[in-house]
Amino acid sequence: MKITNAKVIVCSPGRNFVTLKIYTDEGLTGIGDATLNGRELSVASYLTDHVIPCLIGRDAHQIEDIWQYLYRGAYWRRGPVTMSAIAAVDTALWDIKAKAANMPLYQLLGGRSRHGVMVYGHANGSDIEHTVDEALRYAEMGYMAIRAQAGIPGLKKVYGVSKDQLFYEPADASLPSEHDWSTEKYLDHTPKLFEKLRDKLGWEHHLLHDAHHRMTPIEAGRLGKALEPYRLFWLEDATPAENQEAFRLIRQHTVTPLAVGEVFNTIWDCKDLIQNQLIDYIRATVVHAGGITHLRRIADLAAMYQVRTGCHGATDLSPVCMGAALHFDTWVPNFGIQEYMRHTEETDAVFPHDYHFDKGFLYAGEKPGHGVDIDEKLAAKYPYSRAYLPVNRLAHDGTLTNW
Ligand SMILES: O=C(O)C(=O)C[C@H](O)[C@H](O)CO
Ligand SMILES: [Mg+2]
Repeated sequence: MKITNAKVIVCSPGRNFVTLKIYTDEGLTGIGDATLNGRELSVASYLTDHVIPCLIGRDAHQIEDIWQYLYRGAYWRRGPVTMSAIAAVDTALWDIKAKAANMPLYQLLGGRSRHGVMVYGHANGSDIEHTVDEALRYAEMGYMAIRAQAGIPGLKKVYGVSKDQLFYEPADASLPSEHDWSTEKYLDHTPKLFEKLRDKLGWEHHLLHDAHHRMTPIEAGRLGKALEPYRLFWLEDATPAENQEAFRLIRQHTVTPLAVGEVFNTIWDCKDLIQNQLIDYIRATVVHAGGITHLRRIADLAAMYQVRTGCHGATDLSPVCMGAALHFDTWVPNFGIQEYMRHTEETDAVFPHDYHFDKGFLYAGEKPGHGVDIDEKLAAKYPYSRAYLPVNRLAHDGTLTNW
């Protein structure tokens, strides 16, 4: 089956998405997500200008060979732009292969390992009370696992605190908006949030928290220790992971489980973390980590060290990525949890899909392929609109810090 054409579709139904569509001489098509939040057009160009010309005429079934061709062939390996572009090709080709086999994608990966995919939702509040109310609402909706983030007194804008009820959209302006930050205030406030959550919610639900790369390792150790009484499912992105060794220090101080990896692109970003058992959950996902083909390698390495998966699933990962991730999650033996930040109705209409939510689980559909399509006519009504992620400055002196 030959690849005859491929094109990139950039649209903005509420937020920007980049989608690759591949055509074959047998009439089958497949799509892959290539969205890189705040840097969308770089991946669109990488695909259009540098990848698509190399795809035409290749055998669509040779997914592994095409992956290696694009990874090794570029010479310039890794990085979010390259790996998101490769991921889009890989996802579209798995979609085509599964359609050709007339099977849902999870069947091709090795079949079903569980009845559904446990997901966590996002309870975001301007203060502790508001977050607790939101968490109770998520419990009411049937979620078994809830991520909790709260505004911090004295700080104007904090990661994870949203104006919307079900959506959180950090890419909020045509130039980066500025947030302020104080680790001292955060470290004082966060344990109080989880104390209140356990008090009001009880102990049946999993609780998660995202520190969004803001602490030093020793500060993260202190927070992990302070949160131990509230039995978190995980503390995410406690410290930046460019230096993978940094996690050793956190581990020496706390038994709160650690998750990291939404910004990882390859197995090399998490190799030391996994092999030294410095983390408990790996958060890499389809679109930013080289597609199903590469994510599977990461998961297999992780399985050897009892590290489980917890794929990133924020709104900037399109329903195409979510669909593919759910097939992956349905199969992967060392599954942990899947993030589920709901998309807006506009987004869902542009990307018709057959996955659905029921009582705390998402279920991949049974349609051949990954089960997600793009309505191109509707997509054309939402042109690209430049949007950046925020930057973050220390509240006391304005130093640029991690967002
Ligand atoms: O979903 C999460 O855990 C995030 O941290 C969301 C990220 O900030 C978002 O995907 C950045 O584009
Ligand atoms: Mg995160």
